[in-house]
Amino acid sequence: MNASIKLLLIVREPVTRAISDYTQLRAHAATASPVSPTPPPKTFEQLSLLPNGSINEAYCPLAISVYHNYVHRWLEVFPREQILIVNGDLLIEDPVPQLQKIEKFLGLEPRIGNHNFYFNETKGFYCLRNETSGRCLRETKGRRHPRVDPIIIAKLRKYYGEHNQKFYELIGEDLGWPEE
Ligand SMILES: Nc1ncnc2c1ncn2[C@@H]1O[C@H](COP(=O)(O)OS(=O)(=O)O)[C@@H](OP(=O)(O)O)[C@H]1O
Repeated sequence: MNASIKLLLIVREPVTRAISDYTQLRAHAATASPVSPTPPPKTFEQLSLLPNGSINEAYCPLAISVYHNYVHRWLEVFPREQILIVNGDLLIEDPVPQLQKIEKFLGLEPRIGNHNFYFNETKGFYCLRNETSGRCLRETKGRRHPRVDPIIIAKLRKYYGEHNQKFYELIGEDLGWPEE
């Protein structure tokens, strides 16, 4: 594969990513539904568990968080050095260091600094700052997540534990995601 190709893989803690995905699908369903009033949406908990209480591995938001399933195939094509793994949770909390890593990986002149961002209290996220104004990402980015039963969160984290280890082995890096 062309050695000049560089890939960025942004990953979040798998359970948070699944809830984010669920929140996005639910928002899309609410606007697309031809039925009015829309029937009450199924909860994340209902969709994540099968009637026998086991994890619904076929539920897309859960399946997509099993990162090693995808990464092992990409690594058959691209050498590890051509892929930068970006910690999406750190990107949200403190974007500048993550963006500086990306600049370096892409071989760009270092230009990004703290002066480019400010924390927007209303949005609850960092937003871009330029000489005259600021610009946040659209309202479809940074939606409020529903409260999820902590028992289900713990169950899912346990489920992802083994998958995360496989992912860490593939990328040669431990992202330290909680396993309970
Ligand atoms: N600065 C800033 N402002 C707003 N949102 C931010 C920011 N940085 C990262 N994020 C996170 O980006 C998440 C949405 O990105 P996605 O890649 O999932 O979007 S998409 O699926 O391609 O539409 C989105 O996920 P949710 O919080 O679940 O909405 C955000 O947490």
